[in-house]
Amino acid sequence: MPVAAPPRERVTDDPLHAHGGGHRGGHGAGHSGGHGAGHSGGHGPGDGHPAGAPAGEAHRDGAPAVPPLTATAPPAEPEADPPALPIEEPGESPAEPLTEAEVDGEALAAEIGNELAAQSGESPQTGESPQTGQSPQTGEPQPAPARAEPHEWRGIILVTGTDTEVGKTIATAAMAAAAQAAGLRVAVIKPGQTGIATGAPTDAEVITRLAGPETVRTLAEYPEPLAPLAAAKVAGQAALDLFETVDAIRAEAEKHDLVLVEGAGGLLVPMGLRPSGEPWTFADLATTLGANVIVVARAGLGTLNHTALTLEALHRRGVYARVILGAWPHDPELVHWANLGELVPHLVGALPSDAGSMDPGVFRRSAPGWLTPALHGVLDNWRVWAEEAG
Ligand SMILES: Nc1ncnc2c1ncn2[C@@H]1O[C@H](COP(=O)(O)OP(=O)(O)OP(=O)(O)O)[C@@H](O)[C@H]1O
Ligand SMILES: C[C@H](N)[C@H](N)CCCCCC(=O)O
Ligand SMILES: [Mg+2]
Repeated sequence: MPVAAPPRERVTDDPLHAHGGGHRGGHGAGHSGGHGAGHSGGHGPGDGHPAGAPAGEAHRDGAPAVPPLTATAPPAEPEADPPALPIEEPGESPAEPLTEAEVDGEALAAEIGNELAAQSGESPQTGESPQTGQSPQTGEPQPAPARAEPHEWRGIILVTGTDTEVGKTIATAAMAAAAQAAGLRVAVIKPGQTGIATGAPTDAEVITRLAGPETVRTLAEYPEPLAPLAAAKVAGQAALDLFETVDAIRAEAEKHDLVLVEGAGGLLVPMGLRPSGEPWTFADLATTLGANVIVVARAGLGTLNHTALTLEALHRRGVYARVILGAWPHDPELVHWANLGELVPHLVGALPSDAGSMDPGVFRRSAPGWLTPALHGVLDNWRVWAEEAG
């Protein structure tokens, strides 16, 4: 089964991929002209975050590059060479139909391993490579660990999902736990928590229980289980302000090695209002901060479309993104293996479906095994992972 290449990076200055890197200064020049003295001049190079967000990401006062819920609009500054779709590169041969031999999880898992090996410049499982080792059991050549991301992600990471209830909170807790175990100082921020009136534990409470990061902050809470802007309106409460949110996140980034920011629902959910009165979305937060994004996705049927849509929306905005599977089933079916094969070039993690109900001690010890080294975990071979998970 062909596995598409990861999306080409439009962003050449990608400091979140580098150890100790700063953040692109998307809150700099584009912002300083229009939001009053409180912000002008306060978010340029002098704040320790080098300016230089790509032009297409620059914030425009009161005019979001892509208005919420009208995501079919082209990017504000169309590229001469539009990016390829994230899941399927143009010109790639269409997926070959599964052969009989492939219609079982084991065969697919092995094929995933070979695809990964090929992508990382290694020979497939049956080939020769100076990088391959030998299996102690069989003596057969084995692919060396495949790392999708060469560097650890630090600084500000935004966590969105392909939908609500996909496992963003559990995945955020896992990222926090793995990073803490690696010695990083971690903060988690939930800008808009809705549904307080339901009495369900808040995302901050879940993350505190499971991962216990140094800092957990919720910026605004609303009673109704709605999108944050809608919840603010029905409650007659103040809507989240984009730039107050940006400032709160950056303040924590000054004090922590890693700041995980969990959205509400998916990428284009209206989060709050700009000073101009226009709504802003989590995508706008990503471009304003110049932050990398983790997309938490489901493992089952329907996820390929939802994940591709979300990755495409991020790609068009120049935002670098990777994917975590929020809940990998204990008894995966063919569809799960097939989806894994398609998504694995984008993946930096996958959580077992019982992760959220684990004892916190078990959760914290296990979390590094669910995440690749990019996210301070130890998952460095998807083939081995697939074999163990299956
Ligand atoms: N890996 C997992 N293990 C156990 N439970 C999970 C897992 N992933 C998700 N769940 C459960 O599914 C539900 C939704 O998960 P979660 O709260 O993480 O979703 P979310 O994407 O953060 O949603 P929201 O948009 O409301 O923030 C929760 O009840 C959670 O316990
Ligand atoms: C209440 C829920 N669990 C989330 N916190 C909010 C999800 C908003 C989704 C809005 C939408 O996409 O229709
Ligand atoms: Mg959540």
